[in-house]
Amino acid sequence: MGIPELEAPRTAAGRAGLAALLAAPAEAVVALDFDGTLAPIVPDPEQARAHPGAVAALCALAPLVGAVVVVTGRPAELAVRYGGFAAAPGLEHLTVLGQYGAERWEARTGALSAPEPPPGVAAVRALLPAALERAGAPAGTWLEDKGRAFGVHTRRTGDPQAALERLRAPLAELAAAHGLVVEPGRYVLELRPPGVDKGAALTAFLAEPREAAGHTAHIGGAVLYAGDDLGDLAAFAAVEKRRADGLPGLLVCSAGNADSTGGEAPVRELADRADLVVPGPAGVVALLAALAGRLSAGR
Ligand SMILES: O=P(O)(O)OC[C@H]1O[C@H](O[C@H]2O[C@H](CO)[C@@H](O)[C@H](O)[C@H]2O)[C@H](O)[C@@H](O)[C@@H]1O
Repeated sequence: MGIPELEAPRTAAGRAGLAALLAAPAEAVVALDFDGTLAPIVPDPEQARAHPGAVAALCALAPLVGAVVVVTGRPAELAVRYGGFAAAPGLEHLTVLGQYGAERWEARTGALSAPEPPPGVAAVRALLPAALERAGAPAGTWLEDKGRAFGVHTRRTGDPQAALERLRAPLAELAAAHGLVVEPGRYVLELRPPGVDKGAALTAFLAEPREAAGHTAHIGGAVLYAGDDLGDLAAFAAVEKRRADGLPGLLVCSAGNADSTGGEAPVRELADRADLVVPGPAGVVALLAALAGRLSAGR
């Protein structure tokens, strides 16, 4: 079988990022969001699973690059489970940064670090059901308790966008009263502690010393980041900042789903800022596989 085609990024910065990744893969980091990027969007968040080709593509690529990291709004343990990332040959050095960087799982040790949530989380947990009722949350609204944050999902209501708008202000008020913030996502309002985002998580990860070719080094090579949602904008900004500092990067937008809920418009700002827009998780998997093919052919 031939090497899958690698689509050229539409921007000069993206082309430079891709070229740097291919030229010095051992210095590169591949960072990926989970839902909507590695896992197709589905109506029930508990049924989300990695695209059938995702683990194989990651297993092929991970040994060829400096590091692979999943940066997700999910609890890290859930992303590992839904992703099928544990004990996958090739993913022995995978890191999963969960809850926007508050949690961390390392494949190498199987260790999970998940610090205690701030006290406001318990207060919001107690008050959220009544607040949703008072706000007139429509049938189908689903509350996801992530331990240190909450997702209020409207995808399964009759009019998901209208439900989101109806709940936005009352939830912001409740969150603020207990030291949390509300961040919107794809038909979800997340109530979570402030001060964590995917940009800070990615930047901190990239600053960590890691073993490269027998010596300890910081990542000075290319960073590929792929995401699909508003929460990924902070990671895009982190890569853009590195680029402004002269370090190469490639921004990928996973746009839409090819399956069940299909046809959802991409998050405009993410698509506009991306160097490469690919058709959902299937497109991300094809990109990862193409990168792995190119890199292993060049060895
Ligand atoms: O950072 P991510 O890995 O993209 O996680 C963001 C949130 O994703 C999940 O919700 C989204 O995916 C669901 C399953 O496809 C979908 O039903 C929902 O509409 C989306 O918003 C997850 O439930 C959240 O906890 C994550 O923070």
